Amino acid sequence: MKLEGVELRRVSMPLVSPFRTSFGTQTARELILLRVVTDEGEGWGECVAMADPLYSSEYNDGAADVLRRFLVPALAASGPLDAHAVATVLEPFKGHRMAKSALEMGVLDAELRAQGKSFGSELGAVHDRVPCGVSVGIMDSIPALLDAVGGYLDEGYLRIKLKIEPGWDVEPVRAVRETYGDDVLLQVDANTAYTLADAELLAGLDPFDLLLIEQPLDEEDVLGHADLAQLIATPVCLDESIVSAQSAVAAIRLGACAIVNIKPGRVGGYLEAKRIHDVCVEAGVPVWCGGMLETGLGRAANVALAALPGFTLPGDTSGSGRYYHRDITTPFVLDDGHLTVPTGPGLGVAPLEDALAEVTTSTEWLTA
Ligand SMILES: O=C(O)CCC(=O)N[C@@H](C(=O)O)c1ccccc1
Repeated sequence: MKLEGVELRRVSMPLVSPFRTSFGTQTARELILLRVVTDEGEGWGECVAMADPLYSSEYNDGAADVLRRFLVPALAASGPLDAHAVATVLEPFKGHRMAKSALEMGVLDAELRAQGKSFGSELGAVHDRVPCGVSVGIMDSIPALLDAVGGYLDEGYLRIKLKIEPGWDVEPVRAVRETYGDDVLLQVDANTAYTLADAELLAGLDPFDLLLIEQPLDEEDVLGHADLAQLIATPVCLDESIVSAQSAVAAIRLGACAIVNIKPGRVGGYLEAKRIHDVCVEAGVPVWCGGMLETGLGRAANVALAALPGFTLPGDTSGSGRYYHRDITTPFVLDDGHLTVPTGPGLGVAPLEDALAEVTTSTEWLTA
């Protein structure tokens, strides 16, 4: 397979409601899509970086620049395309895992479409549908939170994740537990908003039988998470800290996490995500699929990944309608709390031209 070029497309999709986390509030999702064009067909990649470097160090303009000046030229110069070799080709360029992930995803999609093979079968999916959780942002009031959670439970979501930050943690959790009962699968995500000095406060979450507390401390504070895990009963889950299979093995060995949130964009791609799944299964560590407000393209790939055997906890694989009035693909719609794993070649979905045109803010052709 020969690379002919890559279309770099910037899109901006309004969110159905503001999404507030400990690092800011989003009202639209701006992201980069890549259309990888080869002599045997094309594939789609999605870069999960945000407009600003607030979740991690990557951001859209930086990702566009590194793709334009370094990653696509290196791939073009590397000879025949092989999705399983993309990470090695791009290794000399440090970091930029979300940009690399998007490019590898596009090559993998093109390759699998040409082979008539689905993402799920390539990655090792063992389920044909996956249980879905939903991420609930920080709200203006407890009543507003309870309304939102009630709505998601009515939609059939099987797990609720509450964003927390100092000043919005124990009380919201208590209110959800008291209102919706002990059987609701409930977890919290701090996005690095706390420090080890908050251990006693975070232990205040222990009575609420949470599935996990996600990334309470700084991305680089792996030892702090190991210390915290000795001071609280709620299992610690890492997100931002896990950037590769190697870092997953280290964090697990240090006792820094009992559970891992796997986000393909954060770790450099779906192939590395599978490698992280495999080392976690080896270590007996449950994993679940995180989300970055992906369009239906990334959502299709995430649902396929979430169908691997080690993904034993519901992921942030919500329906398209959680974030978007109109997705750029046929929307993912919850069915009995589950999403069906696409079975078509490659991603199994493709952008709807009119929907894509509606949200496109620019396109740029990077010739090979
Ligand atoms: O369902 C989704 O796609 C979003 C799930 C979610 O909460 N993502 C969080 C996170 O920190 O995991 C996030 C949101 C926005 C940007 C980055 C990360």
